[in-house]
Amino acid sequence: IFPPELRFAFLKFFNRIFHLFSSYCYFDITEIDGVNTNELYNAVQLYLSSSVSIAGNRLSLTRAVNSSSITFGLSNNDSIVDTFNNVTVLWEHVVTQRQTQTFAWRPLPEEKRGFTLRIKKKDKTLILTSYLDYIMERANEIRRKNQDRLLYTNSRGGSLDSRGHPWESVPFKHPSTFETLAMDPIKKQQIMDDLKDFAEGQMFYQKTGRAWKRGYLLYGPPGTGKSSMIAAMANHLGYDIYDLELTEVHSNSELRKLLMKTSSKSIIVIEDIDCSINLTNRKKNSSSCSNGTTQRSYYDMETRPGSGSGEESGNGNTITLSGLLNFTDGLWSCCGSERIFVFTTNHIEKLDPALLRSGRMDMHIHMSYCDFPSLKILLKNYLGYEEEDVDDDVLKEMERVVEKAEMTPADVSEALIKNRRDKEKAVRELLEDLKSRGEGIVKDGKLRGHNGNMTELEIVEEEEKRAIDSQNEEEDTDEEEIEVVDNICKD
Ligand SMILES: Nc1ncnc2c1ncn2[C@@H]1O[C@H](COP(=O)(O)OP(=O)(O)OP(=O)(O)O)[C@@H](O)[C@H]1O
Ligand SMILES: [Mg+2]
Repeated sequence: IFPPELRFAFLKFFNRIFHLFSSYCYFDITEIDGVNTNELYNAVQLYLSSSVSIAGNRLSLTRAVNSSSITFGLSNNDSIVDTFNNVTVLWEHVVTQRQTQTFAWRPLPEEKRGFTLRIKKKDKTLILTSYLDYIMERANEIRRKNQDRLLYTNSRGGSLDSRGHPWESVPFKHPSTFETLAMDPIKKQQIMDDLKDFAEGQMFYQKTGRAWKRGYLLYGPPGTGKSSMIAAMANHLGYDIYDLELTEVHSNSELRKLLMKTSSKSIIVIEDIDCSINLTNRKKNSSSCSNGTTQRSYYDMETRPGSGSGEESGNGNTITLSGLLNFTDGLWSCCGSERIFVFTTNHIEKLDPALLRSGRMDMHIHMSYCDFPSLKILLKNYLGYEEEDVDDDVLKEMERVVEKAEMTPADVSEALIKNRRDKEKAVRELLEDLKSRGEGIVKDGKLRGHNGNMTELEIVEEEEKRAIDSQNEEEDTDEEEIEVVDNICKD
């Protein structure tokens, strides 16, 4: 009977009167704010999902694309009570039909969803901001726990996606964990403790005035588990991985942009650092050491072959060592927090001493050939064998030959996978393999430990020491720190 205008005005007036006398205030959090997705809506949904699962009668269940678990949610137009700092609030999930759109650049969903938060007026100033911050934090935590890690790559070569992001991501499902990683248990525990101290060390880093980040350099021959270690780290901490392909980065400023677009709680990985950035093509200050390796100076910045003068050219289309160093520990590296940098290399002796100096890569981890403790872990992983399941003599024989054989964990895994249906055969063949390789290497004269010369392992250690020594001559480094690095390497 009433014209719509009048009805609308009446409703508005009624609403105002109602709000005037009401002791509550209301906040609407809609799913889509203009054209952008409202992050707060997703956060509230996740946050409520943790408390709703126990409380609600009627729930909606969802499983997101990247997720490995199911989340509960409030059903349409349902509500739930929550308490925060002894203040009670009410959340309502409001779903209404959207009017049909005639034309839109981006079609909106048919339903209009939102949460309404009801707080007593007197409590509003007390909790609103801290409550919303708390929700965001909790939601991130839940997301990390529920969702599989993401693996980001910059393989697009500098181009941005529709949201201006230089990184592409895929769900990261690498099953490697510290448990499955075959390496010396003491060394493994050291690394796990170090990671734990890092992840829980916010106060420490703040107190000491250090940026909350840590660098690891993994070095060793191919197939010794460097990539597996990175995956284990990510799975252990629940961090995402940014796999930085340096060859796709064209300039230092692009590198900086990539860094700025990484999130906190992430591991930034540069694999095979000696291959992706040419650290050998030095012009200035390069001199040959007595052992034939080349000493390089920190100030000698040329990194790409054919980049001309050896300095970053004016248009900035080269990426230099200084750019890379800035990336890891310059001012820009602190534009987020809780970041781990991991570099891997097969040839630590090829790396620039500037990259190796202590404080830059906090921990140098040598991933070496399979030793006896690692072998036992692999037997357990692949055959389900505990120590007592293997014949004592066989075990002793394995212990005797395993280090001489210089088989990588990848080789051993391969040998075990091949015969995993017949476990005894697998062990037998592995032992034979180890023996023949051990003997073969001794015959080739590669392993000369017995006649007083160096073993392969010692050579690598020696090479690293030399690299650090040579850089010591250039920079006055803190000796105490070097010692720590050396101790870790010696393990
Ligand atoms: N320490 C290890 N523990 C368990 N498995 C291992 C280990 N090392 C290697 N492997 C097995 O070998 C395969 C190759 O290992 P991985 O890719 O981690 O080696 P890598 O050191 O990164 O080699 P590259 O230097 O060639 O990149 C893995 O899929 C894993 O199954
Ligand atoms: Mg690898």
